[in-house]
Amino acid sequence: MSEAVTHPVATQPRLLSSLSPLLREWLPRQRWFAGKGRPVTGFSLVAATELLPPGGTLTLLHLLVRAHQPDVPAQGGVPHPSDCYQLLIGVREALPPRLAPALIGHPDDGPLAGQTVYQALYDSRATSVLLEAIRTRARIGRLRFEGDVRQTIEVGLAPRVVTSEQSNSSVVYGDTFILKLLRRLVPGTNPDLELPLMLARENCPRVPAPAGWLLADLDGLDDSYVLGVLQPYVRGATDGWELALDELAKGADFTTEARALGRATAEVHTALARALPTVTLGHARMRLLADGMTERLEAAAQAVPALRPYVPGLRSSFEALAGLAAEGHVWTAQRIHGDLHLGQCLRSPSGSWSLIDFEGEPSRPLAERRMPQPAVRDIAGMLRSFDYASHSAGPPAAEWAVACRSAYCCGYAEVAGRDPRTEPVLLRAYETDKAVYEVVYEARHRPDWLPVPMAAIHRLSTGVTS
Ligand SMILES: Nc1ncnc2c1ncn2[C@@H]1O[C@H](COP(=O)(O)OP(=O)(O)O)[C@@H](O)[C@H]1O
Ligand SMILES: O=P(O)(O)O[C@H]1O[C@H](CO)[C@@H](O[C@H]2O[C@H](CO)[C@@H](O)[C@H](O)[C@H]2O)[C@H](O)[C@H]1O
Repeated sequence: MSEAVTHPVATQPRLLSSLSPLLREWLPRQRWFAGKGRPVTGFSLVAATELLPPGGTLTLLHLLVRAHQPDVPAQGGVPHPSDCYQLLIGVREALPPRLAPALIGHPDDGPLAGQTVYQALYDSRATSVLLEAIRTRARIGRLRFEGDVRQTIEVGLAPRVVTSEQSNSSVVYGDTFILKLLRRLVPGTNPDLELPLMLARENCPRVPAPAGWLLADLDGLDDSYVLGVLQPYVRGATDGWELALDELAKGADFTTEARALGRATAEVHTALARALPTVTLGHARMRLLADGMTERLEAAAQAVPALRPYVPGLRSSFEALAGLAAEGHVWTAQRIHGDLHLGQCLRSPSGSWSLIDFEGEPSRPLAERRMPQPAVRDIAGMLRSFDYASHSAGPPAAEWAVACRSAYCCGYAEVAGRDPRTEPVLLRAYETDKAVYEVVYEARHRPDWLPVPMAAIHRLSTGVTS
């Protein structure tokens, strides 16, 4: 392993005062900013690392910045008095025209006064530094770059930033690797690295095996921050969402793919159940899960008034689950994907499916996301996704969704040996919980989409499961 390198900016005390006015404007506009709708009252610097030696035309700053906001819960969510974000900031005298869209601004004072500050993810010179650091297992200040010795990373792969909407930010290197930089950080083991590493150990071919990762070890914290994960890039892949919409638009059948997706999900679940502990959920634990669902429902109804008339009907799903538990029914819980939907499934040109993005629902606490849960939670996520697709390509194609949902469950049963529909109470509760989450998600991020989960809310509140 290389010696740690620390450049002087790590101790530059006025760096943040130079950047704060720009960040105050720029940060809330980013898709990945979690505290939308509340003003940013200030910033504090958690860590600053200069990734290139001083004196060149490019200053490359890796920053962990805490954004402070009033301590009120976001719609239906938990309070976030401050969140820590990962930023990759470039500083140059002037921006070359190709980098103009990446401009953040020009600081008026402080150590960066008069310079040009921009999003360095758009700058191939800057993003090459990250790949090279992983390739050489570098340590730069508090940043630790690591990798899987069995995967070779070629020198000089050309980077390009992914510009589609994401919860985090990604860079593709030579169509060979993709690096995801996590934006909102919490210290501790991140399932987006943990689970793909475990699945690679189990030789599960459904998930690209991490080739490298980067971590920050900060003073006073027992846990590192996981900052990013490098994976093999699935070349020419189409995600399940795009594929489903294309097929729907053509009036084509999607059940063969849905069945393959069911099989892929079951392969991943089976490997995770082998790799990590499973637990039995008896009365007390299931009661807690059902109570959690009810609490989320109530919080969601506070935040989204359209949900209120449906609360009694929806609550009955969770009560039915707790009722079964009280009668002595038990379930198995295991580590799962946690936010599975069609957009998290990639189909390679040869037709094989991969699952990506094991971060879980980013708004939930890390400890909760890492808890064993009934595998049906992922299944419910996919079932919701077929429903979403059927509403998004024009008039709702109800029969299309019903056929896909059925094919997906059949595919799952072929590999796992159990059909999720044999547990209708559990499935309905998890589908309801997911639809409630989606109502809050859409109200917050894409209000035009609210009718999609609301249609499911209507159906589920009357006890119709398909
Ligand atoms: N291994 C991969 N191969 C090809 N494309 C990928 C791969 N991983 C991610 N992607 C692409 O990058 C996008 C964002 O990845 P994802 O892990 O879902 O990030 P986020 O957490 O930001 O949503 C995906 O929708 C997919 O298009
Ligand atoms: O950003 P992530 O992919 O981690 O997930 C969040 O955003 C998703 C939307 O991009 C959201 O998914 C919902 O919309 C999808 C269609 O765009 C649909 O396929 C999913 O079934 C539906 O839940 C997801 O819930 C959210 O966590």
